[in-house]
Amino acid sequence: MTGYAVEIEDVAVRFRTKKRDVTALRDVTMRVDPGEFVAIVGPSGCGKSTLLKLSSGLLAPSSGSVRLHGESVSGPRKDIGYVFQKAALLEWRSARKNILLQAEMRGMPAREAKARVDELIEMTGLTGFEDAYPHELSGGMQQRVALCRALLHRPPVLLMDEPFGALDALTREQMNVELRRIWQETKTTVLLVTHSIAEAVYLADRVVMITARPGTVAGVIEVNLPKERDYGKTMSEPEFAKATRHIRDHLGAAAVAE
Ligand SMILES: Nc1ncnc2c1ncn2[C@@H]1O[C@H](COP(=O)(O)OP(=O)(O)OP(=O)(O)O)[C@@H](O)[C@H]1O
Repeated sequence: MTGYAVEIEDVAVRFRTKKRDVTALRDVTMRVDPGEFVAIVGPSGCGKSTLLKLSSGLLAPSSGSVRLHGESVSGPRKDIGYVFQKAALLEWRSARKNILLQAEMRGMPAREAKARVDELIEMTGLTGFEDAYPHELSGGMQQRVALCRALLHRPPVLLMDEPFGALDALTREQMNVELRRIWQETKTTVLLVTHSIAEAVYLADRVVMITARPGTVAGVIEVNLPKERDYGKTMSEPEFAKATRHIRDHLGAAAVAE
């Protein structure tokens, strides 16, 4: 047993299709402490989503090992939450009922599920929109619903794959602030894949930089910003500028979009 929430050890992932063989990841070792917020940045196609799929057990490594809370990952895990770029809500179900889907799939007792949904709706600022249908919600609100659905079962690990990539810049900033607050409230471990260096540095304790394919860890930086991060103030902190410059220098300016 180890004390890590997520442990990826010397992992390689190769995809073999009829047309080509692709080495998506090689020699990847990464350890995440319980309750830590880790962002993963790197150029398109470097294997960021593949890293999340490995952590969730949706994909097995070609070599190496993946452990969650010290336990070897050998198939899809139920003790994780997953948020994608698209909220993927069911159009015919209200916000509340979309969140409850997670409870239905897990056979959670109705009373417990209802209490948890109420708590999450309040936590994510969706109060007043519980009964709205997806087409009545803004993109940011839809992602809040997706976040509630992912957090319903109190997963110790939350995997987020470009969750705010489709939002406009202002909504994205607002969601960054909300996510940091929610993370502090829930104390869950977060692995966030993002193309935005600013988002990675604002949100994370550590940022893992992945090189172009075959993806491997190019470096890891600790973000030495205070736990309480006012968005505007953080952006003008010398440490913020230093961290973003470091990542940009490491990955090459063209590699990651701001
Ligand atoms: N199921 C699959 N079959 C074949 N190749 C795959 C498969 N999944 C991913 N790949 C390949 O593995 C590489 C890494 O893909 P992945 O989606 O992890 O990259 P990414 O860094 O998340 O990309 P992006 O930032 O563009 O979303 C890519 O070259 C991709 O084409």
